Amino acid sequence: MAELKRLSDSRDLTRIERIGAHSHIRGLGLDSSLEARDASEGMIGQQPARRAAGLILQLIRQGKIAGRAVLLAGQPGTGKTALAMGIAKSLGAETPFASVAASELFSLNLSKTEALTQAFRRAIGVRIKEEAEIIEGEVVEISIDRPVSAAAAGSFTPSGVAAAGKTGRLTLKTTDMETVYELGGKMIEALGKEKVQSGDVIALDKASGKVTKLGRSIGRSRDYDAVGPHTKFVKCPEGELQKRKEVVHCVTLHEIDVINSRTQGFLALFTGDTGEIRAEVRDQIDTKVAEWREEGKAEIVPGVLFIDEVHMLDIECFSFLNRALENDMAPILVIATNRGITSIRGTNYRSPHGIPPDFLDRLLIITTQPYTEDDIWKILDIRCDEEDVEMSADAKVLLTKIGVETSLRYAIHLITSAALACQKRKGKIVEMEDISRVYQLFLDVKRSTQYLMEYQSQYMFNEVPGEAGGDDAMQS
Ligand SMILES: Nc1ncnc2c1ncn2[C@@H]1O[C@H](COP(=O)(O)OP(=O)(O)OP(=O)(O)O)[C@@H](O)[C@H]1O
Repeated sequence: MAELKRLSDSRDLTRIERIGAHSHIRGLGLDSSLEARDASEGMIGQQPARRAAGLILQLIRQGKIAGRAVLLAGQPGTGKTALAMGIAKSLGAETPFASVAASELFSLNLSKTEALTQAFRRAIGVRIKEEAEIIEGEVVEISIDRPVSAAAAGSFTPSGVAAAGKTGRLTLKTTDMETVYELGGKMIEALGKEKVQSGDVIALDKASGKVTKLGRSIGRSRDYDAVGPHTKFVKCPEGELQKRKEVVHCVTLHEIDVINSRTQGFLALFTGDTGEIRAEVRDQIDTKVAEWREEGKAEIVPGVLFIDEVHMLDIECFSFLNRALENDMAPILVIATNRGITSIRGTNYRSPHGIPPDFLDRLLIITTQPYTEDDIWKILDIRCDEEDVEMSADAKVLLTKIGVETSLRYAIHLITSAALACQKRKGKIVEMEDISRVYQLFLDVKRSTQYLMEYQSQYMFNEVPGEAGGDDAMQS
């Protein structure tokens, strides 16, 4: 039951993510010569930074900069996280991408170096290759016999009969051939578990008997039987039914750690509650993976670890990062900050971005620039589409002006609230009046600060000398 619950939780999360802050970003929006298109894959403007990120992406794909680090530096709301997202989306499913906010490392009930180690290992992939004998084809028919008497069962495998007393036949085809396979009880059970039916394209692993549903055959896509929104359509396989195939499993080192950590068990992968993993477990795993690499059974895929708000890391974390990047399996580290010259956490020293100079020296630095009015208009336009909000041209111009005067983030937030205001007055299209209304209802940072300056004597802990309001309030 617990597992089932988790599954439905994760489905809800994907739905929430659909309209998350960066859900409109689908890549870096570059052309084949790595030039940044004006508006593409949800990315607007910020060309020099996108070009630089594209170059990094190229190096990541060629496996050339394992163990390097990139710093995205720029004012708040200039698209640093959006750029990191763009890199992640362009990497493809096989390259692991792990993301943490530096402040999270201090709020977990793990030591910060353990949390960092786990983050690093989540960003290191292992491709494990295996040769397997498989049967792959489109299901033409499955027929299950009624339980048979022992005498009639003579022609079937005795173990199959013994397993569940059931026998049957499975007809599979490719574009070139069709074969009928005799089924024993275990196979029938495995097919039933996967809910295999005619029209499905399946793969059967001959050694383990594992059944994998690859999708519905395109040829059957017009069948009347209902298909869910997640149904994947695939071609009917070609050639021989029986093939030798290289099967590749991609996992991260962290997943291998958790599965092998006896105290936690693999379910911790779903809950995220992995606790500390012992150093011996990791050493054993590293040795095993090194063996597999020597034997050509596995490859390491250095992924990307993104650490946002990197100024929140302290001096110990930076020294850990310095060392971790020396490891030959190290991922590419992308860090981001919006701080200028500030003190390094845990010391009295000040440094650019709050990053120690020796660590800063090993970074490739990409800076992001503030957006022009035109860029802000385009980003707001994309966000309206993303949030399914229809907005009049005038209202968009007004919202853009607000974005220029306040911040891009504030303007993005107003989209949803203006849509609600519009709904409330039973309108279909968000107009200027809706924008004005929510602008009055919700303060931006500038107005909120101004308000505080005027009324600070009435707040707790105010810092106006000679005012006793704060203390009084505390005592009462
Ligand atoms: N170039 C861009 N194209 C499209 N959307 C963008 C772009 N830049 C920023 N955005 C969007 O604007 C919002 C704010 O940007 P983002 O969170 O990336 O800023 P940031 O630089 O990481 O800010 P902070 O320093 O406060 O963390 C996000 O919703 C982001 O997706």
